[in-house]
Amino acid sequence: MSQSPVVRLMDVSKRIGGRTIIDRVSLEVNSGEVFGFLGPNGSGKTTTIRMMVGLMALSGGDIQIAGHSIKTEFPQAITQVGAIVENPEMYKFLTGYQNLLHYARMNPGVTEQRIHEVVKLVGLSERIHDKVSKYSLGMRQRLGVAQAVIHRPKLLVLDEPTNGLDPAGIRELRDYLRLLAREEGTAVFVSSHMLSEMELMCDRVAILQKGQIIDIRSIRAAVEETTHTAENVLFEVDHPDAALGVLEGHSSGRVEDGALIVTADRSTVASINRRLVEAGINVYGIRVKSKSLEDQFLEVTAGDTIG
Ligand SMILES: Nc1ncnc2c1ncn2[C@@H]1O[C@H](COP(=O)(O)OP(=O)(O)OP(=O)(O)O)[C@@H](O)[C@H]1O
Repeated sequence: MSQSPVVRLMDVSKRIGGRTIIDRVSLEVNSGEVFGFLGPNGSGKTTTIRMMVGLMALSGGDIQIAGHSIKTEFPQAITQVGAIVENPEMYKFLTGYQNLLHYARMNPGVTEQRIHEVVKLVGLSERIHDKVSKYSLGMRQRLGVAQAVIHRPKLLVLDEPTNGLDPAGIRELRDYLRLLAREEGTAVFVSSHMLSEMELMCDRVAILQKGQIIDIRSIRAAVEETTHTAENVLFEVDHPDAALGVLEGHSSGRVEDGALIVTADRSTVASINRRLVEAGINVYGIRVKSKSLEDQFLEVTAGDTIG
């Protein structure tokens, strides 16, 4: 089934003070897709996003949202966008529900039923009547996303949504963004400078470097396929060196950036986990590292700051 993309960037450029910050960026995101925008700090992610959500004018090219040009049909284009670019504004002394109710009143056509729907989607039902001041960062973000999608935009844009979240928070974010994409057909556009997070969250990623797209590729299918063959698997543990010792003679591994990386297939992952736990090592997370994409990202961004 062919469908037209929800958002289409066509040769988008931005020049500031004679300097080209964004250089002919083209990409498309489809309905129901979680799309990652990956690049080191300063590569131009925020600038691109600011143009997508109408906070900054384009120097060249065009952006279409649901078929409407952001340059010539701004109102039609922008009503199809929900976004969290800076920290979402919330009344901390009100409950999550009261915040959404207040926001809904400013959006004609948003019913109380819709509020309940978005609260459920972001998994905030149990805490929605608590004051926002009692919320964790992850919960505030859920509320921000609920607010951003309350008017059923076709496109949701989030700038570095994983910043400040712990691994559990990142997993939850991934789960509800995927749910939103699946249930409502929203096209979700997420920026990050962390490849490992993008791998878990997205269907496709674009890699940005110095204002140019270097590569766009599918990842989710690749990651899911590789869980059945030997892959690099990352174990988040409290004592990686001790964990490596525990596995000696059983599996080959290494310690990288404070995590244990083991080459293992799906069934061995379970037994490695058991072995670590039995040895008194705390395991906080296990995930497949997609080697080729990681290598490629490091290669193309070599010399840049990666976060
Ligand atoms: N208003 C501006 N005037 C001049 N230069 C700017 C302006 N906004 C951004 N830049 C420059 O454009 C480049 C891209 O910045 P941008 O914030 O888009 O990158 P980023 O990928 O989002 O990085 P980060 O993750 O650090 O925010 C940087 O070199 C930045 O210094």
